[in-house]
Amino acid sequence: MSAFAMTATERKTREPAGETLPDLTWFTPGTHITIRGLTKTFRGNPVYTGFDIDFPRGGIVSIFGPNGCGKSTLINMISGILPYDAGQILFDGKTIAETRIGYVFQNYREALFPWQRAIDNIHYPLKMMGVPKAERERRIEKLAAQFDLKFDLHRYPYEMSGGQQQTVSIMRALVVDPEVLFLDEPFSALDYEMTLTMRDLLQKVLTETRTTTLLVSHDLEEAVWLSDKVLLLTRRPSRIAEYMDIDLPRPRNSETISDPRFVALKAHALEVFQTAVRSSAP
Ligand SMILES: Nc1ncnc2c1ncn2[C@@H]1O[C@H](COP(=O)(O)OP(=O)(O)OP(=O)(O)O)[C@@H](O)[C@H]1O
Repeated sequence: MSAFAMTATERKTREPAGETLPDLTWFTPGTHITIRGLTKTFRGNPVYTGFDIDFPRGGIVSIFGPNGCGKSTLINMISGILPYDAGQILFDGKTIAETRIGYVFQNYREALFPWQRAIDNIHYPLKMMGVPKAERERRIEKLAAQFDLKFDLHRYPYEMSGGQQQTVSIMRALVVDPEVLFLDEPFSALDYEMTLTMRDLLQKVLTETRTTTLLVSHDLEEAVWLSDKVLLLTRRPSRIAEYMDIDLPRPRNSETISDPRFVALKAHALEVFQTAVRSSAP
């Protein structure tokens, strides 16, 4: 049983009698994001009905599930991009409007401003926040050192490779020092070699910054390799098939993939996924 997932019985013991959902008085220690009673319907088709979950502080959680189950919908509702019909989402008790976030889109080609050099793309959110130039430059220098950049940030996006552009997108999301970072399939448009490099980079930076991270993934190996927890969803209306703890040591590397513990976790996740897909098939 995962530390952050709760059974209905366990939940009942923590809920005050007579209280109606959403009830935010119960949550597991170390929680950053609390979601209760989340409900969303698209044109009469329910995607979430009374969905409850906690996301841990400073952890990387990957969201994995069947096509169209609502992975992007979930992070878009949490990040405030998409309104929801009912429920409550709180970040340390605060609303999204009171929370600093970063968001990395799948399509880096459309995410960066093409008329601005990479460095100006990264300055942009800080400028919007009114951060003075000297402080902006200090933050970007620090981030560039963390990323150990091997390319010139004074180039335009169209002069850069896909991996470099997505690195810039991730830097732009992190430069505001977000409380929560959202990534929607950030590597899916990159080739395999670049994906491996980006995974390494993301692991390094996120374990250093301890930023609470929610990542939508289409790749189970990537989800298990990168995460502290993997949220496996069913077909819609989406429920939690399993909320797995990935307690493999860090830093993870290319050898991790053949580590028997990694292999067993990935096999288990695949089994849960296949069962969830089969059992909820129309
Ligand atoms: N704006 C919208 N209007 C109507 N239906 C929508 C809208 N956005 C999403 N949907 C539907 O809601 C469901 C969940 O979509 P979502 O993109 O969240 O799924 P996903 O799990 O991220 O999908 P994929 O695996 O294809 O990336 C899908 O059936 C989708 O067609």
